[in-house]
Amino acid sequence: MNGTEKPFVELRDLTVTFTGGKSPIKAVNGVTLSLKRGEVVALIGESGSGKSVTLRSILRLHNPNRTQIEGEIRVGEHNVVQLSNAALSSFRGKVASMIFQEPLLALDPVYTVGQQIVEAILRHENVSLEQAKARALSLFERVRIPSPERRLDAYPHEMSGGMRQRAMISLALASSPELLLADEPTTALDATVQIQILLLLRELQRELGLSVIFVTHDIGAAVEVADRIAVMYAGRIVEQGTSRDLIRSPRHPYTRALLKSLAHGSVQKGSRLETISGSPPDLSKLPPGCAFADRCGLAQDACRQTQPQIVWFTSDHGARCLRTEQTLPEQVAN
Ligand SMILES: Nc1ncnc2c1ncn2[C@@H]1O[C@H](COP(=O)(O)OP(=O)(O)OP(=O)(O)O)[C@@H](O)[C@H]1O
Repeated sequence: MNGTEKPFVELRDLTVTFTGGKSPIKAVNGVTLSLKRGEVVALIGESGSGKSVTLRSILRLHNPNRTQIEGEIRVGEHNVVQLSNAALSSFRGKVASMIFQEPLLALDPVYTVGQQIVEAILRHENVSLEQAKARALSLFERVRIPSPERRLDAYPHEMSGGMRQRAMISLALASSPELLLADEPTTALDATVQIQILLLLRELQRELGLSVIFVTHDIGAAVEVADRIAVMYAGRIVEQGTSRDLIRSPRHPYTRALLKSLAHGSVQKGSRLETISGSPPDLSKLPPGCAFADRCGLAQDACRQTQPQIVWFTSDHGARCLRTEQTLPEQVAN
């Protein structure tokens, strides 16, 4: 991360282990990531790489009886891992809130969207019912829901997918959070609606000065919306950097494989990650060395024995790989 400004969000050596099954699953394994206030970071990587688990852990959404969280999560002054339940419920919504791929999971089917937004405002702010209703209306206007007054009285199932997503964004913004977490916010939508929602998110982020971490399979969207990209593999961030550095000079063999697997090698909106030959390791039996070694054309014995430390190429572009001398930008094949 550039500069000396104190990070607004800091994940330090974050490890999330699910302990409810036969053997513990290390879904997130030593993630370190910082965001400045107002910065947008995209998490990308194949399915199962730990993107959603990382995001959810920032709101401590995992079942505490079956999940062990180690390391640090700091958002502003809040030490999230240590928050009491009471402090956590005010942290959620007031400091950080989340939008999901499927708004129907976040919205309650038995209340109108307006009631839910008003309720969220009243939970966090000391305002009258009338003031909360006025605020709900202005949120609907802000996310450009047509006929906002009428739509506040609609139930979630009465709205189209795109409108529902806008309503969920209003709900997430109801208590003016500083950090927005978005888990594949456009995946379930039609292509044209996806673009509208992405543009809306970017606009809201700029207007409100929000910090945003979003998970996506759409590299085009990541490049369009994010200042920085972090690539996850088997629960680790294997490469991070500005969107431009990541796309122009990927240094981790996994990032290079991901980008190569894109249709026609071009990065456009809608470019999705395709599969790379081989499969990721079993998260309950992680190898001692680099988890990508078995799928990597550059791997040597040392890669299988040692967990690579991060190598920084610039102040904010780094990769966890022992073989980065082999991936200098001029050697990246297109
Ligand atoms: N509650 C849970 N209990 C046990 N394992 C879990 C739980 N939640 C997630 N996992 C496992 O953790 C791993 C990482 O999951 P995660 O959802 O973070 O992946 P992801 O990178 O977001 O993938 P996708 O892109 O498919 O959403 C997966 O192997 C998943 O099966």
